[in-house]
Amino acid sequence: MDQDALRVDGLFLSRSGRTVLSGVSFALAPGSFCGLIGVNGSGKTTLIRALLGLLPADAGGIEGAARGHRALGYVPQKIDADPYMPLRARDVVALGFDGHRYGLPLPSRRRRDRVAAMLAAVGADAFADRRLGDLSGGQQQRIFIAHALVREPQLLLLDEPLANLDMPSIAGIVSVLKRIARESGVTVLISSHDVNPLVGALDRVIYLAGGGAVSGRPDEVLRSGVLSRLYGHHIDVLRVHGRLVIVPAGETHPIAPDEPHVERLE
Ligand SMILES: Nc1ncnc2c1ncn2[C@@H]1O[C@H](COP(=O)(O)OP(=O)(O)OP(=O)(O)O)[C@@H](O)[C@H]1O
Repeated sequence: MDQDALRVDGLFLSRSGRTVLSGVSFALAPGSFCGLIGVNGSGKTTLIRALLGLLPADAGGIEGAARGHRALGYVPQKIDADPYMPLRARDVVALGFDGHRYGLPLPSRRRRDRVAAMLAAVGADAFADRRLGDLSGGQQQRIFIAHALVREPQLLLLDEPLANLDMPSIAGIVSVLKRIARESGVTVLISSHDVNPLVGALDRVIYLAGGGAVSGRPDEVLRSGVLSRLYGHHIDVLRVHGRLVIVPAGETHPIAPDEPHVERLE
């Protein structure tokens, strides 16, 4: 059995004296495509920042690829690209090698080839020579993913990369990430408040709520019983016309669980 790409054991973390994560544990297999799912404020960004080593844990451990800085690729939640920045998309990817240094790096042949391979991997060949600021949100997101991958990380962390994208762009990004995980063996951890765009593609779900987490295959985790235990009160997981809806029972909601087109996932 392969070693885990990432293992988090009993992680506790507080911000400004308030506990955000309390006893979060999960493990990710190499080359798996994993979703970190939770509502706004459930602690997804906090957990990702802890994995990056940017926030110290109060207790618990993080082991695996996350230990080595170069082994991690990261796409932050919000990148405001200056529309007038005179950089081509291709240059932004090349900055992934050593963007922390001043001035543009001189690309060696090997680096140029690697940048070209990453642009192809994210499906960005057609717009690689356009200015970053002229690209759509979905095209920019592909460039930021290529940027994060260029140094060949073992673990790629993406914080809500699907927010503000339209449905075709979301589907495109999800299939790019799934392929990168499968073909390059990179473990991909993507956070999202909505499981629906991801659920069919994910190998694993880590669901955050109330400071805790459950993890497993999507069909194991996204169930009324499992999420009710995590939240500490009754939760309905409903499938409505193919979409999952996660709703606390008794909450005013337009979906009646006993309608014929509604399936409750026990
Ligand atoms: N610097 C901070 N100081 C105090 N509390 C914070 C700080 N950063 C985050 N928090 C709190 O920690 C909790 C988790 O926030 P976090 O940003 O990790 O959630 P999230 O799941 O990523 O949410 P979103 O989807 O809205 O980004 C929230 O209650 C938030 O208010």
